[in-house]
Amino acid sequence: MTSIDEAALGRPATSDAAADVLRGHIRDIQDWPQPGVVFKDITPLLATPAAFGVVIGALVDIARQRGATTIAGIEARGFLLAAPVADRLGAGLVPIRKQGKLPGPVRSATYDLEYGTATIEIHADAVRPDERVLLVDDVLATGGTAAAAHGLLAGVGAEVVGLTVLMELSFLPGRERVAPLDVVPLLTI
Ligand SMILES: O=P(O)(O)OC[C@H]1O[C@H](OP(=O)(O)OP(=O)(O)O)[C@H](O)[C@@H]1O
Ligand SMILES: Nc1ncnc2[nH]cnc12
Repeated sequence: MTSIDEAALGRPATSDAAADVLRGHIRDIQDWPQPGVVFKDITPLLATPAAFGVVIGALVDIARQRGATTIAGIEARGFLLAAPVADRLGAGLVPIRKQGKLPGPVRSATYDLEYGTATIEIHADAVRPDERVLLVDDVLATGGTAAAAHGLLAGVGAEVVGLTVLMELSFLPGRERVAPLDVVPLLTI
């Protein structure tokens, strides 16, 4: 059921259904890919069409609420979410890829994440200034990935209207790291 506070914040009713769905379709893998990490595996969600549809619908609601005209997804798991959201919304999709995959002129950012270091890239001409871009990913953990992606989008002139994720790991400082970006998780752990 939607709480009064969530309604006041303008969160969609579907996000509660999505949170329930996520609780039932995310698998914890202990100590992967390294000791001490509890990996949040979304493959059970992807394998269950009805559940996946509820979650994509909730992300589309969030995109509509924020007036997003463009969806940006972060390779690789972010692509699995960003593409169906963009399709349902009728919005363009901007891929933010791991280093060395985009063919045109790129901007790059290197960052630390919960279990390593990575470099991501965006095409320098990926967005026009009038586009309102919603960043989509599966997990917000330390925030390194999202902060780097936000920086890349801002650097190519995008107006970034928020970050939506399936799961925010609230015991890690992701939200602080991406501030002042508006973070909308479907589920907070
Ligand atoms: O908040 P952070 O600590 O930065 O972690 C979150 C990121 O980690 C995962 O990506 P990963 O780099 O493992 O890549 P994948 O999507 O290719 O599995 C996840 O999909 C997020 O993008
Ligand atoms: N604990 C975790 N589970 C899944 N993806 C992640 N990305 C960063 N931390 C993660």
